[in-house]
Amino acid sequence: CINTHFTSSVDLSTSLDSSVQTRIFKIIVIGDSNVGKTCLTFRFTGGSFPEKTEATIGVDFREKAVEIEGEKIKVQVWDTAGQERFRKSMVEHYYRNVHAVVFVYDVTKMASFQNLKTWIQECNGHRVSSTVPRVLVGNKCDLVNQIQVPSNTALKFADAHNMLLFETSAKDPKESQNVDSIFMCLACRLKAQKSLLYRDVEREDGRVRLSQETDVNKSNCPC
Ligand SMILES: Nc1nc2c(ncn2[C@@H]2O[C@H](COP(=O)(O)OP(=O)(O)OP(=O)(O)O)[C@@H](O)[C@H]2O)c(=O)[nH]1
Ligand SMILES: [Mg+2]
Repeated sequence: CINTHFTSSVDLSTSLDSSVQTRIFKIIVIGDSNVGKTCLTFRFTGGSFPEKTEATIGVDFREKAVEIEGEKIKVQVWDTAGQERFRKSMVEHYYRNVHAVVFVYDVTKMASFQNLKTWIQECNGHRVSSTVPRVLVGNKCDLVNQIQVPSNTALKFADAHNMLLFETSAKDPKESQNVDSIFMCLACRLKAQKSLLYRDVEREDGRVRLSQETDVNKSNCPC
């Protein structure tokens, strides 16, 4: 499990549904066009592989309600466009108040791995805090005979950028748990991190009382 301690607090006030007190975690999925961002997000939120996809224009929102240690959380996945012409007007919105970032490359396309540098630069250029967790996902592992990006190369890159690496396939049903664990792992990390702010929220005299910091190592992180 991840032993990192997250000590900084991030303002989640815009992400708390005040009527039902459900926290919303905004996770953006970034990477070249055609790497499978739409298929991965669909697999996580809808549980299946879409028969046919078209290039994403702007952004598609997908949500999934999950429960972590008894708390209901909404994971809001932002499936972004990889094609420059379909994303340029949206980029500011992608990164605004983002809670976690998933960088995706295609294991059968070296260029999509090499371009990760540019995607990371874009992310850094939008003042995304270093406390915002980031993970790396190599997709299309079902195409075993076409793999161009060796696992150890990807692992080195992930280590150098302080990211966890997941190699998986949105297409292969046997990998669906692995796809889920990408997002659940991030949700668990965020829950532990944001517990600084909204864990055990209690209303007292119309005011919200916040509990003390909890130990991230006590969470039931699945990864
Ligand atoms: N074999 C295989 N094909 C996949 C996998 N994931 C996606 N694909 C295929 O890759 C193509 C692109 O998938 P998308 O999910 O639309 O790609 P995208 O990253 O969302 O692309 P943009 O929206 O243009 O940024 C489609 O033809 C998918 O069927 C996978 O895990 N294995
Ligand atoms: Mg797409």
